[in-house]
Amino acid sequence: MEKRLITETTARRIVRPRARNTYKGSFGHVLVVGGNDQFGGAGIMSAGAAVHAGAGLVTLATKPVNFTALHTRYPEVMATDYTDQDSLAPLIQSATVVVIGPGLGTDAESQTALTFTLSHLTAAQTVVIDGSAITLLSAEKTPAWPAARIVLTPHVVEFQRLSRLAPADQTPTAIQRYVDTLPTGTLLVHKSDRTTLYQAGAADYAQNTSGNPGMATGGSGDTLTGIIAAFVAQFGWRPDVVAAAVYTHSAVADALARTRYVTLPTMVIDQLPAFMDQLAHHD
Ligand SMILES: NC(=O)C1=CN([C@@H]2O[C@H](COP(=O)(O)OP(=O)(O)OC[C@H]3O[C@@H](n4cnc5c(N)ncnc54)[C@H](O)[C@@H]3O)[C@@H](O)[C@H]2O)[C@@H](O)CC1
Ligand SMILES: Nc1ncnc2c1ncn2[C@@H]1O[C@H](COP(=O)(O)OP(=O)(O)O)[C@@H](O)[C@H]1O
Ligand SMILES: [Mg+2]
Repeated sequence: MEKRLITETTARRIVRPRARNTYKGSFGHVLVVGGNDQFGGAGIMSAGAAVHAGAGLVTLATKPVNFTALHTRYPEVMATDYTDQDSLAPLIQSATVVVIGPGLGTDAESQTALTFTLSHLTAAQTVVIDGSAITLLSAEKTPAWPAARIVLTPHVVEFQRLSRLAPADQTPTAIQRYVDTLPTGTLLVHKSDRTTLYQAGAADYAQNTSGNPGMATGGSGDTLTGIIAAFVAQFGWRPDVVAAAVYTHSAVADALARTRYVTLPTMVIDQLPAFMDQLAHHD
């Protein structure tokens, strides 16, 4: 299989200066469904990353126990309860991009929220499926893939659950063979120390060139989902847009790692606006 590289040039082509005659509606609405009683931070980090990466509007559907923490940390984010289906349905309908899974958990309530959300999506929308949502879908004999455009973001062990491929067997050829069984056009971000990006039906794959071990902290992947969602919400559905998001997430961490031993997810979130300004305005 032919390998391409995801580089700063990839990101610079996507993150361009904003037009003057724009408003919040110009940059999409991201809905994050995640954060149960135990993993509230995952939903908060995903939603916070979406705001900092430029989504026009962001809502987090989470357990109410997380509302105060969310609004204290990121007051830009709106909140709803994912167990309240009457409130959730119109938010799914109006979302440009839905993220589902960060900190969602795998209990009955999480399963209900997942099934409800995926079944309400339509073809013009994008869904980023991560974390617990991947684990839940892996337990289904034939996962009910939604009608939307799909981005899957498994780490090595989540990908093992999904594909039944042991980590040592997760070669580019084997990963592509699995991805080709998914709905046409589906993107798969295979997360590791050198993250790779695949598309169902494609002849090549792309490898990220940014990232460092300082990112090995819980929440790094949750943060990536919000960045991918915000990029697709603003810049459109294209493999290169997702590639640019993957690059940006890790490149921000690389910049921080020059002076920091660990590059915490919340540090990466804080630096996103400055890094995107560099991409858009400074050669
Ligand atoms: N602050 C929070 O609220 C956090 C919530 N989280 C959520 O917790 C839920 C469970 O996710 P987890 O990923 O922790 O648990 P999983 O049960 O999905 O992960 C299983 C194992 O995979 C291993 N693994 C991950 N990447 C690997 C790699 N590249 N090579 C080898 N092994 C690897 C992990 O060490 C872990 O032991 C998800 O919904 C996730 O979003 C986590 O993101 C951690 C932070
Ligand atoms: N050693 C490393 N080098 C480069 N990137 C890393 C490293 N460790 C983790 N990452 C990145 O951090 C993220 C971890 O995602 P994930 O395991 O889903 O975390 P979480 O679920 O805790 O948020 C991925 O984007 C991965 O590529
Ligand atoms: Mg994860």
